[in-house]
Amino acid sequence: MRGAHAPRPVIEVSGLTKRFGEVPAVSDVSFSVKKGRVTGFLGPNGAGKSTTLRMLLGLTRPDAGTARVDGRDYRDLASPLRTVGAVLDIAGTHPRMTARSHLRTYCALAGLPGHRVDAVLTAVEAQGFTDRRIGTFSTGMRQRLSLATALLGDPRVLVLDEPSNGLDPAGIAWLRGFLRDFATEGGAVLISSHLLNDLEHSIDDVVLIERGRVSWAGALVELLATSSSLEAAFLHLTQKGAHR
Ligand SMILES: Nc1ncnc2c1ncn2[C@@H]1O[C@H](COP(=O)(O)OP(=O)(O)OP(=O)(O)O)[C@@H](O)[C@H]1O
Repeated sequence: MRGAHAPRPVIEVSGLTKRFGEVPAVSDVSFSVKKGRVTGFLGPNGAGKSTTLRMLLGLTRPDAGTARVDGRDYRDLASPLRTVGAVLDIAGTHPRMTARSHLRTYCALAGLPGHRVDAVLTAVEAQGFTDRRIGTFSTGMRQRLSLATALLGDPRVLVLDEPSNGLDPAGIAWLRGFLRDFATEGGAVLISSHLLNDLEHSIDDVVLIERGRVSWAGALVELLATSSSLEAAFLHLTQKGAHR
């Protein structure tokens, strides 16, 4: 829905820019993420996805531009963990802890209610490995634990950096269903990946990023109207050097 009565996007990124020395990692990036939608943030390795997400989450300071959730910088949110759940590559977990003890500790440190631990273990269907040590986990179990941690604050927004990395087809299918349900219940999801076709069946909107710049943003159906697949669309846009 567009126009004067369109609801404000949950995430609004505007003119975001970051250089690391000579490397222009993110250049004037703008896009939005809407409630009830899963938005794929897609581009090849080194395109600037993680840097953008880190700026959105207040972990890296932008040189210019803004990244807002519910109209505020992440650092200015009244209850950031209850607003945004994030799964980044940096999830620090102790290998000797169990999934349950990790979640209990995180809850206590973050001041979140302890009853959320069972709720998130159920939500990510982790009942089978709840009391196993994290050091023995497969990639899929680790990813589910990261997602469970992000859900502890019962947020309405999820930001996931490459969550399908290392997941087998069953794990990817499960994640797809989980994100779909989260969005259907009114949540907003921003999910990054360098594997363009992995997400083709999981997302509603697409933001394509390449060499730090957004090359296309809009509804997936619009993009696929002119291409046979997300990958084909991306290659076509890359060759054309199209911007929108
Ligand atoms: N802390 C840093 N110091 C220097 N350069 C950095 C730093 N972080 C990222 N870069 C560079 O910025 C560019 C964008 O990196 P970024 O990690 O954001 O890309 P990405 O799209 O997330 O890639 P990938 O899919 O491989 O995770 C790359 O050239 C990267 O080498």
